[in-house]
Amino acid sequence: MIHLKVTNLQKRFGGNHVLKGVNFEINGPELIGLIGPNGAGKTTMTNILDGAIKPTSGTVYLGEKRIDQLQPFEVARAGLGRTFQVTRSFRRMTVLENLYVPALAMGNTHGQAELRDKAMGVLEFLTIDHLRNEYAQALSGGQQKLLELGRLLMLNPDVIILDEPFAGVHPRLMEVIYAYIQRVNDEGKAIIIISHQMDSIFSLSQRLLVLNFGDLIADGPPEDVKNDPAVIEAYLGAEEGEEAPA
Ligand SMILES: Nc1ncnc2c1ncn2[C@@H]1O[C@H](COP(=O)(O)OP(=O)(O)OP(=O)(O)O)[C@@H](O)[C@H]1O
Repeated sequence: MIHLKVTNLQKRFGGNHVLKGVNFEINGPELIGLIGPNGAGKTTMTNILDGAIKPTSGTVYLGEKRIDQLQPFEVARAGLGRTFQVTRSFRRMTVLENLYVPALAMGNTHGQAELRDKAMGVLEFLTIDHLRNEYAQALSGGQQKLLELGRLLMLNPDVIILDEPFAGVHPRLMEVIYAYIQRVNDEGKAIIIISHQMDSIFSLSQRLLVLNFGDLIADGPPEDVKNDPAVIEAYLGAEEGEEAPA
């Protein structure tokens, strides 16, 4: 049973108090949207959860294991994986090689043929199997996003954080990403989706977390959160151009 527990998470960058004591738990294969105006602290929290930066105080447990002091590869091994707002890939490796890297780095215990079969299955699901021998740098932005999602599937983490998975993605690829989210959720994984695209977030999420200036101001079903006065105020007070919950 998946259990992620975030307790009193705080982060300061000098005088900037970016996370002010965030608490939440994930129990089981929940599909969660994490929203909040620009600068609310969403990426900072994700960077702490995946081990890229350390919190000023507070703890994160994945099951029985404390993960907030671990390095990213150790967090990945513990079962939490993420994608990035700006896609990262090994640009001078082929698409197929890009999928092998995380599995090999994590100490792949399967044979080469099995690894290839798994990678090909992932690429077919993501509709980019015809690109398997292309260098990653030749892919479009949307295809690179799919490749990054594919690397996560190879690792099969229990908790997945997707940072802006829909940004700048062609509508056809959007459908693939929706199917991906549904698939990993059906397989019993928990997913946190960070997005400014409210339509997608509201249609996909079973639960919404709202961060505002480092405070978690709402945590509940989307319908309740949408009508929460604190959330409405946070978005009304946000910068012009910021999309508010519809
Ligand atoms: N490495 C850093 N050093 C100093 N300040 C930082 C650093 N990283 C983030 N911040 C500050 O932390 C605050 C929260 O930023 P963060 O990127 O976590 O917000 P966000 O909710 O992800 O925003 P967006 O929706 O625009 O991506 C901002 O004020 C930002 O300037």
